[in-house]
Amino acid sequence: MSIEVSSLSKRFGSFRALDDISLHIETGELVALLGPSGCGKTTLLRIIAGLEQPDSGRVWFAGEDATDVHVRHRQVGFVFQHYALFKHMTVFENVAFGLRVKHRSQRPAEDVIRRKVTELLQLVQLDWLADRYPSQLSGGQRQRIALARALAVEPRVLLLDEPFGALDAKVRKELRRWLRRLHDDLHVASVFVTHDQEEALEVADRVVLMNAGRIEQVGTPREVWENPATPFVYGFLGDVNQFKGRAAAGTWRDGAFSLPAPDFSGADDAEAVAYVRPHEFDISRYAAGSDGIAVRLNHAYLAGPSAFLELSRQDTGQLIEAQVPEDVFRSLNVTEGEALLARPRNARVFAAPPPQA
Ligand SMILES: Nc1ncnc2c1ncn2[C@@H]1O[C@H](COP(=O)(O)OP(=O)(O)OP(=O)(O)O)[C@@H](O)[C@H]1O
Repeated sequence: MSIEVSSLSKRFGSFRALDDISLHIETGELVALLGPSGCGKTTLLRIIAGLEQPDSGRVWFAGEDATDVHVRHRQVGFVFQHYALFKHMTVFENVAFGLRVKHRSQRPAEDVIRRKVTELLQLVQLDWLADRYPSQLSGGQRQRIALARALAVEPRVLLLDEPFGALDAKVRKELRRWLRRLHDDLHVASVFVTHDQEEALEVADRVVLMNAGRIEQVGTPREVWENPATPFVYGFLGDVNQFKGRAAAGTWRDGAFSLPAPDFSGADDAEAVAYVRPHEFDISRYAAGSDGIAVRLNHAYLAGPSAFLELSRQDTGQLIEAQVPEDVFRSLNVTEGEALLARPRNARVFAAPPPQA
C-alpha cells in the first residue's frame, strides 16, 4: 500500500519539528529517513503511524485520507530501537499478542493463531525459540521477534525506528540485509529511520535526507551519493573538503586553482564554495607550473586498500584530507613534509551560505 504525506508541519511549542514535508512512497519500496539527531525523522514516522497528529498537512494510505484514522485502524506495524517485548510472555505469546487482543468479532480462532505465529516465527527464522522468554534472547533475536510481532496483524505498512540502533556493528549488518530480504518477500511499503548513512545507502531503495525539519533531498542511494543536491547532503554523506572561492562565467577560482562551475555560468563574481571528497583528488609529486593545489604531506596512514593523507596547502595552510589507492601512494614514494600537488578530479560548487546573523 502506498503512503503519501503532503505539506506536513508540526510544532512542539515554538519549536518547528517538521516544516512542510511532502513525500510519496510506493508499495514495495523500502525508504530510509536519514538525518542528524533532532531533524524530525521520528516525528515524521510517528505522524505516518498515527501516534502523533500534524498541525497541518495530510497523510494518505493507498490514495485514501488517513490523517484522522486512529492508529489502531491504520494497520501499521512498528518496530522500535528498544524492543518492547513483554518480559513475562514467551516469544510465542509475544508474537500472538496483537491477534489475541483483537475484538472478539475479529479475533482468529486459537488454531489459526497457532498456525500464524508458527509461520511468522519461521519467517524470522526463530521458530526454535518459541518457548523462551525475552531475557533469554540476544539483542538481534529480540529485534527479529519484535518484527514478527509487528507483522502478526498483517500491516499494510511497516515503520521501523532505528530498529537495529542498539546492536553491535556486525549484528546490525546481518539484520539489515535480512530486513531487506524480508521486506521484498512481504511487498509492503516500509519506512525506516536511521542516522547511519551506511545503513541507509546499503539497504534502502530511496533515501530521504532530512535536516532541521525539512527534506534536503530524496533519491536512490546512488543519486544522493553521486549528486548531492545541497551542501548539507554533501557533508552528511561522508567526508568532504571545502574550498572558499569566487565563481564567474562558469568557472570557480581560489587563487591560481580553478574548477568548472557550470551552475554559475551566468554569475559575474559570486562567493562560492567547492566541495571535493577525499577520494576525488589525483595526487602527484610537486612540479612548478602544473595545475593543482600545492600542498605538503603532513601525515599518511594505510588502511586496507587505501592510503589516507593529511595535506596542508602551501599558500593558506588549510588542511585537506585525501584518499588514494595504496599502490598509487607507494609508487609516489614520498615522506612526510614533502611537497605534492592535489588535483580535484571531481568537484561541486555551491553558492556560499549567507553569513550568520
Ligand atoms: N513530544 C515532544 N515535545 C517537545 N519536543 C519534541 C517532542 N518530540 C520531539 N520533539 C523535538 O522535535 C525535534 C525532532 O525530534 P525527532 O525525535 O523527530 O528527531 P529525530 O530526527 O528522530 O532525532 P533522533 O535521531 O535523535 O531520534 C527534536 O528537537 C525534539 O527534541
